[in-house]
Amino acid sequence: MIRNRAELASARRVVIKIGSSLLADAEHGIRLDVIDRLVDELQQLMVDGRDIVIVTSGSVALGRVRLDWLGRELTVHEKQAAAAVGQPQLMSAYGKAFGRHGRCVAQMLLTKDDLRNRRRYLNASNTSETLFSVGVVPIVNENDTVVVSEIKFGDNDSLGALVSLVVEADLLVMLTDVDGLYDRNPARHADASRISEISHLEEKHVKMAGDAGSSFGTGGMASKLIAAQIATRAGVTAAIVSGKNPGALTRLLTGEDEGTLFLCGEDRQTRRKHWISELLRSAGEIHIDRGANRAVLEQGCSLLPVGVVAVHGVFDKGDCVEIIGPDGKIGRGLSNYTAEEIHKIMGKTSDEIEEVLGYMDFTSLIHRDNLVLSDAHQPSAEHTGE
Ligand SMILES: Nc1ncnc2c1ncn2[C@@H]1O[C@H](COP(=O)(O)OP(=O)(O)O)[C@@H](O)[C@H]1O
Ligand SMILES: N[C@@H](CCC(=O)OP(=O)(O)O)C(=O)O
Repeated sequence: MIRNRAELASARRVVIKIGSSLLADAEHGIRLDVIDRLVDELQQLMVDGRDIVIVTSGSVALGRVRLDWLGRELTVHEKQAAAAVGQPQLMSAYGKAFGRHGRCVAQMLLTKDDLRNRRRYLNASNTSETLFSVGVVPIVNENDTVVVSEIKFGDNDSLGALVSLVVEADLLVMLTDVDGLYDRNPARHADASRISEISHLEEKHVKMAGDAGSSFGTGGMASKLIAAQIATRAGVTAAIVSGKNPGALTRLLTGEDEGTLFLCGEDRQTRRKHWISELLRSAGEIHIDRGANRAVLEQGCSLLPVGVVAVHGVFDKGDCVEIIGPDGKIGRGLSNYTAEEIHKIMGKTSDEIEEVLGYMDFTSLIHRDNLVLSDAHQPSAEHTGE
């Protein structure tokens, strides 16, 4: 885990997210000059022994320019069509740029649904490992042509954060058109000043973050802060750095005061818990009594059927459910039993489960390894057992 700027030099696996603001402009379309320059820098980082994954934006922006769909809001289908036009332009540009160094690139198009599915998540992870082992650069984007809002990552900053989990990166760098988070939007306030380091993301930082600066950016600083939070909670250090300043990325990795650095908290979640908290859709609710609430929150225990007072929804074994205590939601986790089974075994002790069901697959309803507490209830390190 990277704890300060000096330790950035030890980052072995880095996810580089490149924003549309850098890759497209209304006049020239794709910025081949920017791609060539960034690729030269990335090539050197790889020669120095690092694995690099690119998460690229720009497909919609480039498609808009190519189709002359500028200056107006696009419909969902127009955005999907624009992405289909822009994506091959991106891959061709990266392919040529890395080709100058004799290096091959690979395209990985993902949707949120892909990463929600544990098997597909692991497939994406194994594919990237295989690509690293042969020196190929995985280039990831959202599969925009097929996604609708409920299966969308939303923006590529969040996709970058999740990819850094999939590939078990040490560092996520978000390259954009500004050299970090400022205390106010620098596009509007000339006297805004850069925040160099954030060890705990707080509400005051969220208030600093405004919208996208260019007509092609989507999430602005707000989505970068959300991504930084996803990454750092899972033990991945994050940074926002300018992709416009030549050499800024390399300087970041040699410990210089570039951009904004987001340091990881001590209470890092396991990657599996991160998958549960960030990606899974909840299929129901399990309501628990005060005793179970205390056992889960204060002693880090698994949730047992004996503490359950109600169950809502229809779900299967292995589905993700919300855990609701007497004072509200305390977390979520993977259920070992179906909703139908829980109706029968709630309030029962472990000894009684087999009597009621005729079998007992698990003593716990949600094992502590599959249980993630909500932010407000994050446990102290000694309770996580990690
Ligand atoms: N507090 C802030 N500090 C820095 N930039 C900010 C801030 N608030 C808003 N922004 C805007 O965020 C923009 C970067 O986000 P965005 O346009 O979405 O970039 P990208 O396409 O690289 O993801 C900057 O150009 C800047 O105008
Ligand atoms: N998948 C989209 C990403 C859009 C997006 O998030 O853009 P940005 O805010 O520039 O990172 C595309 O390629 O256009």
